[in-house]
Parts: sequence; C-alpha cells; structure tokens
Amino acid sequence: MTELTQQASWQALKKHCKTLPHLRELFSTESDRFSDMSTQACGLFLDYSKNRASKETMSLLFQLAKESQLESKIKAMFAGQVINNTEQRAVLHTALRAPADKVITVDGNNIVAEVQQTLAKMGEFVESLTSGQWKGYTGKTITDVVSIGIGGSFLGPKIVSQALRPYWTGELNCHFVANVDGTSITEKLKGLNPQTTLFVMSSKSFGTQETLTNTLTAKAWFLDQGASQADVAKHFVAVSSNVAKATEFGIDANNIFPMWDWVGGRYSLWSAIGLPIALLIGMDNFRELLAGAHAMDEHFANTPLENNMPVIMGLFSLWYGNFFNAQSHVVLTYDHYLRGLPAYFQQLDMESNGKSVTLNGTDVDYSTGPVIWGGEGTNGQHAYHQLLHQGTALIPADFIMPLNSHNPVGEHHVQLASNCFGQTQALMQGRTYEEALAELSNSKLDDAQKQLIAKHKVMPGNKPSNTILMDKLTPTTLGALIALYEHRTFVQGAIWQINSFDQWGVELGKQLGNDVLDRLTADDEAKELDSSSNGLINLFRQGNI
Ligand SMILES: O=P(O)(O)OC[C@H]1O[C@](O)(CO)[C@@H](O)[C@@H]1O
Repeated sequence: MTELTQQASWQALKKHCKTLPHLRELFSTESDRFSDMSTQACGLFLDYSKNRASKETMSLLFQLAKESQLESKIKAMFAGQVINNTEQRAVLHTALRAPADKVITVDGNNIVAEVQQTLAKMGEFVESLTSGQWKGYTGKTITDVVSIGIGGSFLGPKIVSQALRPYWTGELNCHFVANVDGTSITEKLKGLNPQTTLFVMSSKSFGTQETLTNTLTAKAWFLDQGASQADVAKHFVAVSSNVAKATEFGIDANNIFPMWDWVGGRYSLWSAIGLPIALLIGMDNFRELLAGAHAMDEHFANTPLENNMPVIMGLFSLWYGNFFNAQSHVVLTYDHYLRGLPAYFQQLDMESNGKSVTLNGTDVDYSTGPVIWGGEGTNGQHAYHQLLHQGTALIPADFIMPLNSHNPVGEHHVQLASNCFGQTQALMQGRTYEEALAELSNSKLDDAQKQLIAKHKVMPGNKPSNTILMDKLTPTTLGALIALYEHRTFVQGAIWQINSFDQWGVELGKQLGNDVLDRLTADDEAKELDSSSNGLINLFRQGNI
C-alpha cells in the first residue's frame, strides 16, 4: 500500500462512501444546503451542493488535503521550488500574471521583471500591427494572422480567442493551424494574401515536428507568391524558449518573443504564447485576462482549504475517481463562446494527471486523472446526456454558464439557463419507478405496457454536478475560470503525489513515429518491426489496398 492509501482520512473515506444517502434525501433534510455548499471568488460562483457529500464528507476530504500537506505544496509552487522533479524545473505560470512589483527569483533572476519586459514587447507589437504601422513587404497593412503551434502552443490561444470573440478589436483576423495534416494549412491559406498575412510560429521547444513542418510549408507558400527571403522578417515572428533554434530557422532575432522553461506548455497561454489573443482583443484586454487569473492565484494561495474553490473542486473529482470508481468527468459549457473549453481542460488535466507513478517512482495503487471530455450545452442534451442520466458509469459533471449573455436575443438566454439548471436537477434527483408510473396514469397503455415503459423511464439520480456561474463572460472572468481549473488539476496531482508538470507519456509515440517516417520513405519494404506495423507501413508505401 502507498503512503496515501494508508492515511487515516483515506481509510475513513473508504468506509464513509458506503454510508451516504441519496442526494434527494440530503436535499430534503438539509434546507440550507445551497447556501452552505456554495462559494464565490474572483467573479465566479460555485454551487457544489449537488455533490455526494455530507458535512462529514467535507470534513474528511479537507482532512485528506491536510494529511497530504496540500497547503505546503501550494506554497512550494508559488515560491518557485523545483516541484517538477523529473525535469528539474520550477512551475511558475503564476508569475506570468503576477503584479509588476512582485519579486520571484529563479536562478538569481527576478523573473517578474523578464515577464514584464516581454509583455511590453508584446504591447508594442500589438500596437504596431493593429495601428497599421507594421507593413508587409509590399507596403500593405497586415489584415490576417496565422498562428502555427500545437498542444499548449495552440489550444490556449485558439480557445481563449474564440471565447473572447465579443472583445475582438476588429483590426485583424486570426487563423489557427496545428495538425500536421497538409489539409489543415492548405485550407487555411486558401483566400489569404501573402502581402497582408503575418505568421506567428509558437513552439516552446522549437523542436515540434508538426509546427516546424507547417511553418516550412507556410514559408514556401509565402516565397512562391513572389516574396523574397529578405521579406520573411516582415511576415514571420516566433514565440519560443529556444531563441537559438528559432534564429537558426530564419526568424529575425528582433521578432522572437521569449518564454521560459518554468512555464509548462499547457500552462502557457499567459505568456507570449498568448500573442494571437492579444492581437485579437488588444493588450488592455489581455492584461485583464491576466488580472483575472492572478485574482484566482491569490484566492488559491491565501484562502483556507474549506472555502478554497480549486481545492473544493479538486477534492470532489478525487472523491468520485478514488471512492466511486468514476473514470471520466464531463465539462458542459452553457455558452457558445465557451464551446472549446472542454478540449482545453482535456489537455490541461489529462496531460498533467495521466500518470501512474508517484514523484519518487513508486507505482500508484489508486486511480489518477480521469478522462476529461464534454461539449456545449444544450447540444449534448440531445446526444450523450442520455448516458449521463441512465448509463451505468458514474460521470461527475461541471456546468458552466454566464448569467448574462453577450447576445441577449429574445428568449434564448432564459431557455439556455432553464436547460442548464434543469439538467443538474434531473441528474441529482432522478425519477423513481413510482413517479414514472404516475406520469403514465392518463395514457392509453394497458397496465403491463405502463409498467414496462415506467421501468425504462426510471432515472437513478444521485449523479453529482458542480455549477459555475459568472455575471458575464469577460477577459477577467475567463482568466479566473481557467486558473481555477489549473489549480484544481494541481490539487489532485498534489494529493496523488504525482508530477503534474511533466509529460513523458507523449515521447515514445514521437520517437517511434520518427523511425516509422524513415521506413515509410525508405527504398526497401519494412520487415524488422512487428507484423502489424510492417504491414501498415508497406500498405502506405504501396498506396492502395
Ligand atoms: O510548444 P512546443 O514545444 O512546440 O510543444 C507543443 C506541445 O507538445 C507537448 O510537448 C506534447 O507533445 C505539449 O506539452 C506542448 O504543449
């Protein structure tokens, strides 16, 4: 048994999870459940009352957090200790949104000063591009930006830009390319004018195959249309921690925005990786996004566990995964602008907590990160919600909705809200056999048919959910929301004693992919690998089945 599963709180939770009444019963006996089990911070309201939890549950979960030294682990992260032990790195995405007068040192340098310099450089660039001062190689103003990156160097900028569509200043349009599939870049380049297009190549390592290949294709397209090598500087900029490699690749040194190895890719939208966001919404709004995230950092660092939003959400996720065998978690956004958020949280959480050994290399004997998935409400209600309500798997859900819409047309928003709240209620209370039968009392069916249909209409309920509300979706509330999920991910990783900041699991596939690439382009047919890999490679070489 690992240390974690031997903790008194873990053992107590194991017994306690079998004793909890149905959520319906908890609500009928606790009239103040909503006010007792909801909290506010940084413009966000969290209702966690529809979770399988009594007062005793909450106190045991907080005890688990304390026994796991969560508080000192939070302090260690903010202080810049080397908590990413397999890569010997500090984890300081929080420094990217810290106030300018804060001092955080890494290897003797005040990194907040470096961050501020980069923000200033971004500000100048945004101003020069959006004011039309920056000209393309034929003297025309830039109208379109193509952002090339993948993983954290793509999802954050793309999804935040999409979410903040109402804040676009209108001077520029931005297109995102990630996939190495040539179709992606080909389709994006269609209709673009090289004279008015600027490429932002985002790669922390500057070694990612997809991003390098897409950038080379973009450069070839640019040169093919009549531009010269000397014109590249006016149309290609990069964001990278590997300045040497970016320069070697041909990006003008003045056009490289730095980032640092103490920022993980999936935590990097707050750095210059967020440049496409700033180009679309302006630097003031980008700073508001940072301010919202900083407010959540302060809340996370300074609020007692019992009222700490990321801690509460992290503990609940762990509660269902470790004690009720929930293997996935669904994020449902009741706002069209937030439709991409589930995919963003998917990378954040699954790349962080999809681990099977503890920090010291011991195999875990408990489950770690669940599958994160989801989509936009109300669409999912006509698709996968069936499984949430009546399937055999327990899938805890997060519902996210702004109280006010950016597009208050007709009855749309009130209908949206009714669906959101109705879904959480249905998940929680379910429908009993007796209730289903009563609903059928006036139908023309005979008794046997009524009983059969009633059986199919039973919904077990007792399905947990959180509801997160905000006044309106703004750069500030979005910043707070994303930081909330970052810290929620941290809480779980800290209790599971895993390293939430490395990603060794993605390496083998890349390594083998390179070897396969050599074989796909070799003169001889593949013989040395397993029969399936050889067979597939040879079919590809042949080009038909
Ligand atoms: O910014 P880079 O170095 O190109 O990496 C892109 C992404 O690739 C990953 O390393 C995973 O393959 C992510 O963690 C990262 O966000």
